[in-house]
Amino acid sequence: MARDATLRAATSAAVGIDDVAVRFRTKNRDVTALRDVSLDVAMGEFVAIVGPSGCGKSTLLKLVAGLLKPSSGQVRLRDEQVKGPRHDIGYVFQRAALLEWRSARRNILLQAEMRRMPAARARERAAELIAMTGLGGFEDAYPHELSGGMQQRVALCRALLHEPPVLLMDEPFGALDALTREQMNMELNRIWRETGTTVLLVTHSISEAVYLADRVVVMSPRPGTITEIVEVGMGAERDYAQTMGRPEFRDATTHVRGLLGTAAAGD
Ligand SMILES: Nc1ncnc2c1ncn2[C@@H]1O[C@H](COP(=O)(O)OP(=O)(O)OP(=O)(O)O)[C@@H](O)[C@H]1O
Repeated sequence: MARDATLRAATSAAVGIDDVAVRFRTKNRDVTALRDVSLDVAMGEFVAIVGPSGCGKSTLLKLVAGLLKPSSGQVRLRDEQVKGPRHDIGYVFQRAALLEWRSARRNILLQAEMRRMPAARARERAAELIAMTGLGGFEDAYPHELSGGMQQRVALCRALLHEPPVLLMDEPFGALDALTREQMNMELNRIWRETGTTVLLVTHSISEAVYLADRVVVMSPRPGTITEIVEVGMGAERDYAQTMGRPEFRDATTHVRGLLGTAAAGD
C-alpha cells in the first residue's frame, strides 16, 4: 500500500485508547502507571511517545498489543476492542533479540513460523523486506556477524513480515551509536512511507520523535498522563539534514523540550 495524500487524510482509527488507567498491585506497593489516557491514532499515522522514565510509555504499547489489560477504560485496534494478544501488530524492542543459531533470513522467517504463514508468501515477503532495509548479501549471516544497526534491521523485517497494519516500536534505536541511529531514522521514515503502516514509537530522543512523527505525545511523570499532543506539521517525506534546519522542526523540538523540562529531556 503506497502512502499518499488519501491515506494521510484517512480518518478511521488504527488505534483507539479511551480513558485508560493501569494500576499494578505488587506485594509491597501499588503503582498507578497510567491515568486518564485517551488517544486516537489514524490509519497510516506516525505517532511518537516521549516522557520521563517510568511514566508508562512501554505500558501503553503493551496495552495496544494486548499483552496487558487496562484497569479501567478500553483499547481498540482497528475498531475492535483489544481483549488479548493481537496478531495484527508488529513489535520492535530496544534489543533485537535475535536467535544466535539462526541466520538473518531465518530469524525474519521466525515470524512466519509462529503465525503459520504460507511458506512461499513468507519467503517472498522476507526477500522484499531484506531489499527494502539494505540487508541484501547478509541474508545468511548469523547475528554475531552483524552490526547493531543490521541486527535492528533484521528485527524490523521480522516485525513487518506478516504485513501488520500497526507497528509498535519501544526505544528501537536506543542502543545504537548516533550515526547509525540517524541512518535508521531515515530508513524508518522511508519504510513507513512505502508500507503505509501505522507506527507508535516510544523514544527518549526528542529530535528522533519530531523527525519521524506526525504527532508527538508528551507524557507527564508517573502516574503517566498525556500533557500535550504536539502536531509536527511537516510532510511525510523528510530529508534528514533539510528537516533539521526547518523552522517547524526547531519549533516542535523546542516546544516538546519545554513541556518535558530539561531534567527529563533525552537530547
Ligand atoms: N508488571 C509490572 N508490575 C509492577 N509494576 C510495573 C510493571 N510494569 C511496569 N510497572 C511500573 O509501571 C511504571 C511504568 O513502567 P513503564 O515500563 O511503562 O515506563 P516507561 O515510561 O516505559 O519507562 P522507561 O522510559 O524507563 O522505559 C513504572 O513505575 C514501573 O515500575
